[in-house]
Amino acid sequence: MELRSDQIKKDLLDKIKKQIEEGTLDGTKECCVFRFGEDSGAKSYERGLVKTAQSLGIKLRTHHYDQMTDQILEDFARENKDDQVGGILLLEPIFKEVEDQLKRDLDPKKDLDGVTLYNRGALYSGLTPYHIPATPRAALMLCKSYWQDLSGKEVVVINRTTVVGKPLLHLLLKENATVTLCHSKTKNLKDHLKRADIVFTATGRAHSIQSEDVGDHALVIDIGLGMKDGKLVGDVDYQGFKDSQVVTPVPGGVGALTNTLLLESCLKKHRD
Ligand SMILES: Nc1nc2c(c(=O)[nH]1)N[C@@H](CN(C=O)c1ccc(C(=O)N[C@@H](CCC(=O)O)C(=O)O)cc1)CN2
Repeated sequence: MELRSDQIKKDLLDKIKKQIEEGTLDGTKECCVFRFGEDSGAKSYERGLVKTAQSLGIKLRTHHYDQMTDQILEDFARENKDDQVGGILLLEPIFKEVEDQLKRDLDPKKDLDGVTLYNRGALYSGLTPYHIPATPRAALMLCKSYWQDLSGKEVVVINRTTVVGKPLLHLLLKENATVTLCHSKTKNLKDHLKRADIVFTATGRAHSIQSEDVGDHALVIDIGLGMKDGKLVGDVDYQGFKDSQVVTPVPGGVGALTNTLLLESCLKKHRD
């Protein structure tokens, strides 16, 4: 069975519009996106943000750099202190020469993807961050639209990055799930997958997970983005999946919710 995010996204968009009207979200704030190089996942994220921002009437400022330049730090410093900017997204991958400085200098209140030490530290310590990374939040929201109660569920996450795997681990622990975090050096990945109730996968290896790799009643949340035959596809090869197995599509799954949640975060009002 395919678990799409269309209806959840529509409901979320309606909720955001209503909150802008009521003034609980600040619809005048602008969202600023920095993209470095030509990563296909980052480009897809930016395309999704452009479309969703348009439908919400939110202004998006996009900065793109095809190579390292001092202009990056200049643009960043300006946007970081501009009161009109509600938040900044630094799309991964970020040029190594500036990554540390950008993440260190970013105002935690504008840190839409929760990459600053303040926001990460708060999430990992069970405190309240200003922002939590949008991709794991979207993945969890889609998962909970199918399985509300995750308490005691066996969950496997394949990804250990700071924007997906690590924050997802903490969000799942808060839901009382039993979590196994897998990665490229994990031995016997298929044994872990077989016994999981829920799998979150974000390896970027196109169509690398097949029906027979997971249990007959597994829920598979596909966060992966890879290229196959010139097209962007997920980690899961949907062909051959059984009716009893639930899989989220790419596109039309986690990504569509990710960009909407990120824009919602940008309009948040923060107390000083
Ligand atoms: N700072 C970050 N950078 C990047 C992240 C991230 O989570 N934080 N992730 C990847 C890309 N990514 C998620 O893993 C992602 C890709 C696409 C979308 C999206 O909005 N998809 C839409 C639009 C599709 C299209 O038109 O191509 C959809 O699926 O409907 C969101 C997140 C890279 N960098």
